[in-house]
Amino acid sequence: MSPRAVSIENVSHFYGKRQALNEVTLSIDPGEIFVFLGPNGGGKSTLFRLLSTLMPLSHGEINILSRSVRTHQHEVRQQIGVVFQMPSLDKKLTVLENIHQQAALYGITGALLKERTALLLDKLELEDRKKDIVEDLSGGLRRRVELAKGMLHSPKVLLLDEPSTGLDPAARQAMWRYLEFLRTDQGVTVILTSHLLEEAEKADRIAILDQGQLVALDTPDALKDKIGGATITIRSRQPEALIEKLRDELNLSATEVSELVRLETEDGPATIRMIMQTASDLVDAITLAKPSLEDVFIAMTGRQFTEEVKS
Ligand SMILES: Nc1ncnc2c1ncn2[C@@H]1O[C@H](COP(=O)(O)OP(=O)(O)OP(=O)(O)O)[C@@H](O)[C@H]1O
Repeated sequence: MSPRAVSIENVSHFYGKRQALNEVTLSIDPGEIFVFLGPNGGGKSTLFRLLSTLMPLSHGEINILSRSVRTHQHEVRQQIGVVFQMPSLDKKLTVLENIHQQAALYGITGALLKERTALLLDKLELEDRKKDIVEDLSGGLRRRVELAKGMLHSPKVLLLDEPSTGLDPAARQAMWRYLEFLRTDQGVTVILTSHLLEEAEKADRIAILDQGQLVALDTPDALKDKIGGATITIRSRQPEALIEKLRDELNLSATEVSELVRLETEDGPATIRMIMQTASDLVDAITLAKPSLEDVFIAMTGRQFTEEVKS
């Protein structure tokens, strides 16, 4: 069996008396795109800092490619690429100069530097911008330069903290294309934190962190399947009359949410047939949707994903 890319065992973290992580245990396989998803304050950044060896581990154990972040910090750093939330680029230098600065830190020179730089500029679609000063670049291009820096030493594990923050949809797509290339073509394990539900949908697996606890861990589809059932949403010009009719004639309990009539059901198609046979005069449009990751979060925590947590 190939070793885990990352194993996290019983990891807790305290800032003074405040507990930011509570006994988190999970492992990540080589070549996975893995997302730590959570609302603000969930503990994602704390775990990211521990994984990237930015902060010392005090409780539990973390191994990256079989090396402990506690005892083999230097070796771990050689194996990981890190893209932080805070920009790390020198804005007054060009794209190429920033990359060369990073190369000097890792002792990458000569033909190897040339070869790696050419591949990164090509894959990150930065070739025609390599002589531009970083401060003249858009947020999306800057993030790509950060990625080039993070991947320059060809790490086997790439860690990214909230990489989509501040990017427009096109820039996000470009970044995801590159992450998928790294996973598929280079076998890199890609681990990112995110508070965006739609981004987590793209992951191979998701760990949901809430108030420092690991509350769910699986593929996006498996997480949604565990909730089961489906949601029917109906647009109606007479929502109140429709809700009454569904209750009185079909014994269905529906509610009005944002001017739409919604109900949860175990068997979507059968329920839709019943509704259309009985109340089609009150239905303008009807849709059936599987549970979303938001529904998963609500089921696991009893709260909306966006709800503030008092700390
Ligand atoms: N340097 C710090 N000192 C004290 N408490 C902290 C510190 N950093 C984080 N915390 C607290 O630890 C908990 C987890 O925070 P963390 O930043 O890890 O969460 P997060 O999921 O990354 O949230 P966000 O998306 O808002 O960054 C929160 O209650 C937070 O207030």
